[in-house]
Amino acid sequence: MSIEERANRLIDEMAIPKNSLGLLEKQTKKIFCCWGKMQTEIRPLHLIFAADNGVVVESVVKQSQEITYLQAKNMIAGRATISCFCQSNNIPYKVIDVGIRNKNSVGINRKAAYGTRNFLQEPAMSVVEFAKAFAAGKEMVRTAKQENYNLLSFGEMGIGNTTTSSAVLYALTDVQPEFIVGYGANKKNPEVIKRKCEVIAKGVRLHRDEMHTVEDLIRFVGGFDIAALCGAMIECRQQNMPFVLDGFITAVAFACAVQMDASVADFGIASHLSREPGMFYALALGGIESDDVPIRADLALGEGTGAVLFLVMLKTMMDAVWHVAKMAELEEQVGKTVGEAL
Ligand SMILES: O=C(O)c1ccc[n+]([C@@H]2O[C@H](COP(=O)([O-])O)[C@@H](O)[C@H]2O)c1
Ligand SMILES: Cc1cc2nc[nH]c2cc1C
Repeated sequence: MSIEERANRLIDEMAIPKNSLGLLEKQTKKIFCCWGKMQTEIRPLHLIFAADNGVVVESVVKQSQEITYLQAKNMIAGRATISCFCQSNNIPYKVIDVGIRNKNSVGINRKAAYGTRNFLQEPAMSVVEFAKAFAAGKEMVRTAKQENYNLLSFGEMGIGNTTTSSAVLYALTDVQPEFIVGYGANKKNPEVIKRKCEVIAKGVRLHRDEMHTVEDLIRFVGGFDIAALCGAMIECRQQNMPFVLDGFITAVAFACAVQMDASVADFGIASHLSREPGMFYALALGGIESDDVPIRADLALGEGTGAVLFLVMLKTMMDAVWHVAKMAELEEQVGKTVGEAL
């Protein structure tokens, strides 16, 4: 029997009305297929890639760039939302510094540089810097596999990264920035949207003739976090490791990874529909329909918060799949409890 048949049988035999656990059933079957074997438990690890973005000097965000460093430190100290979400649910996590603009590193040091350059002036990163961040993502997944984790979730931290993600998505799809750009970490302010759209349109126009591959798009107008996430997702495919996406930035990285290797699409699981308007397009490019997105909670924090929430649901579901009685047993008992009925 194929793994798909075994997964279908296990879940379809549960003592529940047919398909009443909806998306949880669908995604659990997907996880078994990614593993290529039946396993009885989810052993999750959450990975957060943190980096700074040179384009912040163009007033695309009101928050200070320093928050990337400070918030990454909060994550390590257990005082960021993501650390609380992980700790409440006994989910281990790692912070990987792939380019925070500070002489100190936070968490695992894989700095490709001290932040990217401003893409309105020059390419955001060099070929070598891209390769470093991409390789760091891949390395973290290989290590996770060696450490016996079997489901990953991804998050990021980087002031300015909704601008870089929107720029990559615009360059990838030609969907106009006005349809993609959101407030990011800013308060609702139409001026910010206008400025972000101008910067993205100008940046992509400036580099358009030199951007030929998906790698080029990330290199010219993206960020180290996107490069690392993209590398990590590609490695997940190599390692038979399913992964849970978070918000807009991880969805753009996923869209890039799927363009590089179409089979990566089979390994990504959506968690929530970010408030950023581009989320819908990024997921669509990765082959994910909005009906396959379980959480709609108006989240726009990042860090992997939505991903970890869905991870908890998947872990819970996996326990149920293996422990719930079988429908056949239930049916066999029907009629035998007549004497006990009131
Ligand atoms: O994940 C999302 O969909 C998301 C949406 C809005 C903001 N964020 C987070 O906020 C930061 C980026 O916002 P901004 O305005 O600085 O581009 C970055 O640290 C992200 O983790 C994340
Ligand atoms: C406080 C703060 C926390 C964040 N977490 C992810 N992005 C963030 C942006 C800000 C500004």
